Amino acid sequence: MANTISIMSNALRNVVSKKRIRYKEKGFNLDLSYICPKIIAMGYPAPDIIEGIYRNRLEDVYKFMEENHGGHYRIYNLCQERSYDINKFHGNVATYPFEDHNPPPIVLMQRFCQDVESWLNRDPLNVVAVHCKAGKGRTGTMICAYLVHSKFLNTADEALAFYDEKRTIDRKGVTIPSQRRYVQYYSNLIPDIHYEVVSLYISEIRFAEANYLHNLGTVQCSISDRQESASEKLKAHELKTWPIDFQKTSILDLTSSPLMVSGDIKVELTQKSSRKMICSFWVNTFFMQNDAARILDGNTVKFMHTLNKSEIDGAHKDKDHKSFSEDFKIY
Ligand SMILES: O=P(O)(O)O[C@@H]1[C@@H](OP(=O)(O)O)[C@H](OP(=O)(O)O)[C@H](O)[C@H](OP(=O)(O)O)[C@H]1OP(=O)(O)O
Repeated sequence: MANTISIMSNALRNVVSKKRIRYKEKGFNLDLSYICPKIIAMGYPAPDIIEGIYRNRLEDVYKFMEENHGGHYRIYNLCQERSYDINKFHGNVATYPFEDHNPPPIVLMQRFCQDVESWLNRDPLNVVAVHCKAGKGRTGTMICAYLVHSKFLNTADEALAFYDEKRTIDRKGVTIPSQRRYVQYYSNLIPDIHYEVVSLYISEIRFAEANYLHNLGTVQCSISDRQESASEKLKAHELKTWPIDFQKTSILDLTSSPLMVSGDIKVELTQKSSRKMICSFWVNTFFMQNDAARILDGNTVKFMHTLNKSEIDGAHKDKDHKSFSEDFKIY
């Protein structure tokens, strides 16, 4: 009977872990992959009995870590939405929480990379095991940042491709465009560039080739930055929302009252009636300055930042062009 339950549970775990590469050696069957000998990516070590039926059971992860890296491992929990008793891993658990399906703040990436570096430099036997919920998107974003931070790989593209291959059988590791963009951002800091919070004014957002949006009629466009709440949770903090009637215009014109933004910025389109998310993207003002085309307008320098459909969260999934035309762009 116990054997049957265990077989069923493993079957369920295989389904839930989708295309993620599982560790199936030495009697283990875990949603866990070695990205390189010192860096492990894994699914959430669930302390809860029910969740443990379809994800990694915390006690199995503990057994794996003790048997293979006893006294030499440090766990990194990136989940904002859940946690467990860190004493289950002798207290050697660091938390760098951020929201599911979103990129981390740049400063969190820096702190994470410095922490991993310091732990790995302490002893040649030391390893790190990084997880979020599925141990794919957020975990990959942070691991890729470390791969370029440590100069294990030279570029963000190399790191992302390397992670895709080591963590998944379909090479779809970090898929969310904003998460990939933030790995790129982080790699731009590697030649010892000092990151600082830069303030810019948004004076206009243009939505190009917006046939799909045109059919939706009035859509809400919001711009948010990031704030830590009292509970220390990171939250996209809405600065302002405007209705845009795409049957009349595809331009959000703020020239008469530009919006000042700083640091990590999220732009999101939602359907007015259902509040359903249409698409969104995160950018960081420090890097926008470098990526944007510069236009001199009198004595003011204006930046024009363009994003293609493949660089916009949500729109990137629409590969068969059902919703967004190929040229969907946000300027
Ligand atoms: O890409 P998918 O469809 O596997 O999405 C993953 C989610 O699967 P779901 O869509 O709920 O079936 C997955 O959710 P579940 O584990 O299936 O509950 C996570 O949200 C995962 O993000 P992360 O690795 O925890 O940062 C999600 O990964 P990212 O899309 O954030 O890379």
